[in-house]
Amino acid sequence: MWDIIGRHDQEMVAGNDRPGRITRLPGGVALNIAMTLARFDLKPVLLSAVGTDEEGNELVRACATMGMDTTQLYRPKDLPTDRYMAIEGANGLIAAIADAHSLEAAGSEVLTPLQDGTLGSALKPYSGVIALDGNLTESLLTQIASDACFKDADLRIAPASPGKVMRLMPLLTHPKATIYVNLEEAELLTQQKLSDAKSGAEALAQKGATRVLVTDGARQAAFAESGQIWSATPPKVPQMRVTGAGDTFMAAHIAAELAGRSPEDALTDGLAAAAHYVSGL
Ligand SMILES: Nc1ncnc2c1ncn2[C@@H]1O[C@H](COP(=O)(O)OP(=O)(O)O)[C@@H](O)[C@H]1O
Ligand SMILES: O=c1[nH]cc([C@@H]2O[C@H](COP(=O)(O)O)[C@@H](O)[C@H]2O)c(=O)[nH]1
Repeated sequence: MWDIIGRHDQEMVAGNDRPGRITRLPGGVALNIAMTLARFDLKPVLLSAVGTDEEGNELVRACATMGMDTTQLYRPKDLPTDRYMAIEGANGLIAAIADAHSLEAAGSEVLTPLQDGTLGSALKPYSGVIALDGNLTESLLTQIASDACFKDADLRIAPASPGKVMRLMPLLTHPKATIYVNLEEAELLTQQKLSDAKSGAEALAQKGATRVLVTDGARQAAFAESGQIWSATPPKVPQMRVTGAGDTFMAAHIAAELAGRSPEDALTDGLAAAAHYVSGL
């Protein structure tokens, strides 16, 4: 999807009408992750629905230019390319709307390359990393949880937004899943008030999550796996942009783990990359 972001450099509240900059850039959680992975010299294969409209063609060209494999995208003829629109002030995100209706309408079509033998199949399941986001419908995520085509994959899962976090429930206890959430999303998933990321990671592990990472903006983040817990605080930076920080963290953490970094080093690498992103440098 395209992200359309309006930014004003002072504090804002709902109802304000202010001068600022409006930019359009490739977005959506899965694509944000893919863009960061590409910056780490990986070549992600994109699986999604992109319209055949001009906006869709431009998006596909932009992704190919960034070094991503766009050949497996599902291009429905009758659906528009999805969009996300956000307003940011100096005090962070004011409000946003995600219109992912085309992806929702495409349903399981986007997964075909993992089922028809192109990337994998039930007999020869794909065994690499798959980054999934909560823009997929709950029924599709439920299908993935029990689909033989996904049983060997290293599943990395993010909610897309607090409003979509409950869609992850079918995959929460999947033995091959790593869940990436912020503190607010951890509270929604565990249905409890959490004081910090560490208690969030512990609470999610208690609920049966195999591997879980909880971030909390500028505050300490935590990683829980097999009864162990690691925590670290991101470097202090000026907050110049917020949209996409969690996705940058997730991608940098995946890249660090793929490079064989230890749990504490991968956590620190992810936090540093996300803080750098937030600083706008
Ligand atoms: N103000 C900040 N200062 C430094 N790092 C930040 C700041 N905000 C976010 N980050 C970095 O981005 C990561 C994810 O941010 P967070 O706000 O928890 O996620 P999300 O974008 O999903 O809401 C943090 O763990 C941290 O590394
Ligand atoms: O329902 C959704 N909300 C938000 C996003 C994406 O998440 C990013 C913003 O998230 P955050 O504010 O957590 O950084 C944007 O790139 C936007 O496209 C998405 O894919 N789906």
